[in-house]
Amino acid sequence: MIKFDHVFFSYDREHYVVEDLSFSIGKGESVGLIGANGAGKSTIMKLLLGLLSGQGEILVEGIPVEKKNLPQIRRKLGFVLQDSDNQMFMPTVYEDMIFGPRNYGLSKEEADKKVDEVLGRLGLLELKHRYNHKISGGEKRMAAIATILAMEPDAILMDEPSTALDPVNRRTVINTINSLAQTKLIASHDLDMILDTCQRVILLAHGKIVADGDAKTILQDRALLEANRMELPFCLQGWHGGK
Ligand SMILES: Nc1ncnc2c1ncn2[C@@H]1O[C@H](COP(=O)(O)OP(=O)(O)OP(=O)(O)O)[C@@H](O)[C@H]1O
Repeated sequence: MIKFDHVFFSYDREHYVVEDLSFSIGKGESVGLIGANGAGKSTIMKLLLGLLSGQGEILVEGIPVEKKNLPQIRRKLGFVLQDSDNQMFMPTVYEDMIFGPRNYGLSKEEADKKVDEVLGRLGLLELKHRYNHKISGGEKRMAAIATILAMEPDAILMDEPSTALDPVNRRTVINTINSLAQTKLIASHDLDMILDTCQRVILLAHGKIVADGDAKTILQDRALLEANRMELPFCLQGWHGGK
């Protein structure tokens, strides 16, 4: 579904933020992208969406991520941004949610049905006609996730989906992620959420892969995590806080 083949990227043309990166993600896989601040997680998401371009090849379902293919690529990939303010740009949640499905050819009735189905599934029907500038940060994040789900992409990229969510909404997001059949790539520092949602983890440092494999194995490796400015997930720490 997703392939990076010897990808290099630099913002300043002096040092690489992504360096000789190669990995593949199969259809239906759920992969956690973890690493310290600045490791390159968001940059990888942006390269995949064609918002940035570097050297090497990136493919989505065999289609190269390059300018002429971007409409096709972006139809396949739903991206939940780190900052929901940049994602919700219409006056109301409903208008944001209906925009994608209508744009992709659904009738108003079909799109309305899709919006109600997704909001109902997430327990968010109350937000439907609220103004985006009058809902809380966490509510906006939930609405942003709902907006992406309404578009039914083939793969979902999420950059810190659990940030700013209260425990109930965080659990709803985890359950929703787990209920989705789509391919998922989730960048996060919330290792408990990654453990709950991903079978595979890619650990990055300075734009390179340090570990790639079974999520439970990597997320239990305290020495590996600590060497990369992370801690064991809370659920594995015990009451001593992992000491
Ligand atoms: N627009 C930019 N211009 C220059 N450098 C940038 C830009 N955006 C990011 N960087 C740098 O690229 C590196 C990777 O950043 P990136 O945002 O991909 O990391 P990240 O792993 O997503 O970090 P975080 O966990 O803090 O969100 C960092 O060193 C960062 O300072």
